[in-house]
Amino acid sequence: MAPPEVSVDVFTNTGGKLSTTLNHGYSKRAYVTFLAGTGDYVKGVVGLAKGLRKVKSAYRLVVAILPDVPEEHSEILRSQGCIVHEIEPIYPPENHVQFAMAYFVINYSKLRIWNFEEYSKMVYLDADIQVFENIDHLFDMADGYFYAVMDCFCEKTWSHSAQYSIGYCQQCPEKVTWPAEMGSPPPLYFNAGMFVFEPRRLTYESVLQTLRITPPTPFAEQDFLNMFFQHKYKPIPPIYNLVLAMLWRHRENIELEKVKVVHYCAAGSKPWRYTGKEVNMDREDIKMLVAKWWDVYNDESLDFKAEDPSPEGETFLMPSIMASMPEPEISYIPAPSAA
Ligand SMILES: O=c1ccn([C@@H]2O[C@H](COP(=O)(O)OP(=O)(O)O[C@H]3O[C@H](CO)[C@H](O)[C@H](O)[C@H]3O)[C@@H](O)[C@H]2O)c(=O)[nH]1
Ligand SMILES: O[C@H]1[C@H](O)[C@@H](O)[C@H](O)[C@@H](O)[C@H]1O
Ligand SMILES: [Mn+2]
Repeated sequence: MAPPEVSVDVFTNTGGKLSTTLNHGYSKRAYVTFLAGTGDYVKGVVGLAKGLRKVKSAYRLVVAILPDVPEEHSEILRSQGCIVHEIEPIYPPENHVQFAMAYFVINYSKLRIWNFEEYSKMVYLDADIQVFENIDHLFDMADGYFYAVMDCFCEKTWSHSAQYSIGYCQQCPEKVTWPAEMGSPPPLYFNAGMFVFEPRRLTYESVLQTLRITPPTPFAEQDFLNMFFQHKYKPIPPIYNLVLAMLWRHRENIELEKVKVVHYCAAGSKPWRYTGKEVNMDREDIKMLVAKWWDVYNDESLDFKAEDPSPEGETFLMPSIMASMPEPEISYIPAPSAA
């Protein structure tokens, strides 16, 4: 399961990819997000693209879109300087699991990003994430690991779990200790809204093959990635993915003024749908973070302009050379629609 090391000879049959690597003298990097459906998550992606521009990130934002994203939305994203890359959906094996949120089933499709092997390293960010400070240095971390921020188990979305039922959270493991009769405590578990990874064909194939024999579980691809990368996982500090519930569950673990990346994942916190009515949503810190998201989203000076100095590698990222490796022949039993 180790992400295999791929040397430059992998590229030798594809002129475009080889020149990409050689021309830059170092391997290619990009941010990547995921967009599905006709709904309003496109606003999240626009906000994210503008946020990355505001912090002067040197790297582009690739958007992996499912075929159900309307062309107008893709157009908006391109006009915001994103590289739009259509992917095919991935369906998990059939199973009657109840997902923590019904729509989580679509997130298995996110696993296609391991096939974006024209990039040697990528930082994945959910569309409901905003970047308030430059995090380009994350690309410089040692290869061969999967980096992400540890999750919290205290919210109702976790009510299906043993952790939740005994009140155990890895954020404060000494508060309610893991009972000895339940065996060893569960391995560290990351939130999959933000992670640093290396796209590789062999990893991608292994991911798909493993998924074929892995029944779906409540947190969908997040649970799957936690299992698949269990031994490669390296936790990074919560400033790289502030899961909002941390503010009322583990305030002592958070230095809010140092937070660089905010993940609007708590129920009712998506800024573009925010009403302030849901539980915890009337907190001052939440109001402030939602307002900060809107400041970026509404800032016209952050709209992409063709004359903007292009982040690294732009000329090598034309769709014609974005062609990824052909999909391995694996057929899945489509899951029942969870929507
Ligand atoms: O209609 C939708 C729903 C989701 N998404 C995409 O899927 C991502 C994940 O959905 P949410 O952000 O709403 O989910 P959460 O952050 O609450 O969920 C968490 O658990 C999920 C389990 O599937 C994923 O792992 C996700 O990355 C992780 O942060 C979105 O950001 C967005 O990029 C869409 O494009 N359209
Ligand atoms: O990824 C999920 C999701 O983001 C939920 O909103 C949050 O409550 C969870 O802790 C998490 O695991
Ligand atoms: Mn999210």
